[in-house]
Amino acid sequence: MDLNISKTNPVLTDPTTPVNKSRLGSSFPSGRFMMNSRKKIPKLDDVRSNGWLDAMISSSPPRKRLVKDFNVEIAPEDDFAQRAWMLKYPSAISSFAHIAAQAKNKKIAVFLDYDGTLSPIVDDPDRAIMSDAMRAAVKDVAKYFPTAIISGRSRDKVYQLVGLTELYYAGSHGMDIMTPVNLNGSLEDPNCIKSTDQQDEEVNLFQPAKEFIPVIEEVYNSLVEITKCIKGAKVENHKFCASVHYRNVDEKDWPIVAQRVHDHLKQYPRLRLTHGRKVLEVRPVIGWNKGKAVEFLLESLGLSNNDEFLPIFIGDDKTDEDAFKVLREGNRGFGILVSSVPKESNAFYSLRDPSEVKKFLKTLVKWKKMENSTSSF
Ligand SMILES: O=P(O)(O)OC[C@H]1O[C@H](O[C@H]2O[C@H](CO)[C@@H](O)[C@H](O)[C@H]2O)[C@H](O)[C@@H](O)[C@@H]1O
Repeated sequence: MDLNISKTNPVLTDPTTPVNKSRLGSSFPSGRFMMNSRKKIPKLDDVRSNGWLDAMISSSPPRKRLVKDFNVEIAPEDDFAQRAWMLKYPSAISSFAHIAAQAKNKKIAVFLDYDGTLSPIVDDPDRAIMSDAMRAAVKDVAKYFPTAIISGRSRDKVYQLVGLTELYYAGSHGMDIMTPVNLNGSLEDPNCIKSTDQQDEEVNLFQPAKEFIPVIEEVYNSLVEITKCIKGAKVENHKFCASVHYRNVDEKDWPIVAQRVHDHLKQYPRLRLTHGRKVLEVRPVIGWNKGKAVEFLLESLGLSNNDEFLPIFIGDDKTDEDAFKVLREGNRGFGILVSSVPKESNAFYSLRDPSEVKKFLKTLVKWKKMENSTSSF
């Protein structure tokens, strides 16, 4: 079966991706994502010289000092930089009055990342458990605002971790979005299929990278193979993308992880690599990301009118920047970056960690309840 890459299909091009750009716009048979012709494989380069290792190192925030009494972490070398950063990205909790003013006469829609936002970052990705208190806070938010989780994990996995039926879920960095069937015309899109959810209800699935499922499976298996002798390395299959974790790999072996993954991926010109928090993410080269997923959800949930709705996206990672950017550039809402150390971002506000995310979500609900009670007089 040919995978036709047409100019009219917005998801089959990715102008932001420098890798293999020359091959975009061509058709290729599915199952032949691997390039065999040697002359087409780009010249091998070394991860040390192309900035890869720098990116891996910078994905680990600098060592932090724990201010015990307050249970907060401060980068020791740069408290001044921290304060300057907080002026640029003020706390969403301290700035709540400003946020409430922006939301006046509008309906807020809440978009949440999972790892590092709803659950703290831990060494073992299988143990990134959300607390019951956080679950209760998210459940409450969903009572008052349309709420969606957009995660890098597979949709099934993130649903299993969150376990709330009242939310919308998007997995694989937004490449797998589940919405109710009764929403405006999304089935007209060739990437949409009908399915059923965990409660056996009919749903729509929007899967713009579905042709990549076999190649992701293949790459996942080979990545497991080529990293199995590197102590601490872990590979996850998210169906439309895959992750190679190096959090538990000795730092001296990071170049080995980077070089092996990098070299292996050269055989797959339709796949690209991005960096997350001590993780390399293998993703299809398509013009789709968490920002596009936010736009898709706003459109399909009927929330796209800027005068009526104010979307808020809370996330901690580089992939969340795509969503922050869409909101900032569209002047339609804002991002909140979860970080305890200074980072440049397209978000407008910041929260230090998941416990502050929980506090912010509770504040949002409290404010909404107050608003409802005053407007009923
Ligand atoms: O978009 P997200 O929901 O934030 O998912 C991004 C990645 O999150 C997970 O990895 C990160 O969290 C792990 C658990 O705390 C941590 O061990 C790892 O170092 C982090 O990178 C998840 O395992 C990845 O597959 C996601 O892509």
